[in-house]
Amino acid sequence: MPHRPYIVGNWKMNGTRAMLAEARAIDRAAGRYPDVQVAIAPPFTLIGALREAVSAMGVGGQDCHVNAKGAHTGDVSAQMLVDTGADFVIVGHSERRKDHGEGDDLIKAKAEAALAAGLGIIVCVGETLEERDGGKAEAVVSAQVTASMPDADAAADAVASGKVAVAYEPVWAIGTGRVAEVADVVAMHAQIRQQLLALYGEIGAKVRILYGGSVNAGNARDLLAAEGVGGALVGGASLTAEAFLPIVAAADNGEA
Ligand SMILES: O=C(CO)COP(=O)(O)O
Repeated sequence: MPHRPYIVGNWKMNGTRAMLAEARAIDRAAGRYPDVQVAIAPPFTLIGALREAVSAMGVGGQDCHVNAKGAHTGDVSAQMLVDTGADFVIVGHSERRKDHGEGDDLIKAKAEAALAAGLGIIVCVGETLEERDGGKAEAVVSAQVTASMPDADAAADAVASGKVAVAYEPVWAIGTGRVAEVADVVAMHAQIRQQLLALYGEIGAKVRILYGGSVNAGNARDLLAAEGVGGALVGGASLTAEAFLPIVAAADNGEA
């Protein structure tokens, strides 16, 4: 793959200032892997502090509102993420789709709002176990990509400059220790790539497609070396430098 591999830690609702030491350790090591793009998406409360603490890696949000400001108690806008030092935002994570009832239309609006604010985006898609067992995984993910990726008009510049990523995260592989078969990941990434090319034209080749779901030091090498896998979105194994850095190292060797 021609892309620089992208390894992103999603800290979810984990982390207090005590975890800044882990972030610093990850950042120091990230500086030793210039061929790998490393980033962490901490909770909102830590974005500013992380930005101050690190230099080699990216810092992102885990969600944003579609509006720039206004009467939306508890929400955070893309402009606010930029203001506090974020470079990118994750939208459409399955935990937000489930816990907050977020649908594709809303996720697409968030993705477009984030791009308009100048952020990079990682748009998450993935099927449930029931959908996979029912033979519907490809159709479900295809529908999610079609409906939740930003329109070509809104996204062309960001796509061309490599600021748009998709994360394929099978819901049943998240936090379960159960990893998708490499062959299934390869097939789904190929399908997503075709859709991105149809949506954005040839610059669709610049969108990195990450795999997420129980990625760890033991399985990262195989996953990242797989055809079409442009990186990983890592949950549990991104919370310590000890667990996360072997994944970064695997990307360095994995030609992701
Ligand atoms: O949801 C994920 C990343 O966004 C994956 O989480 P785990 O790596 O903990 O399975």
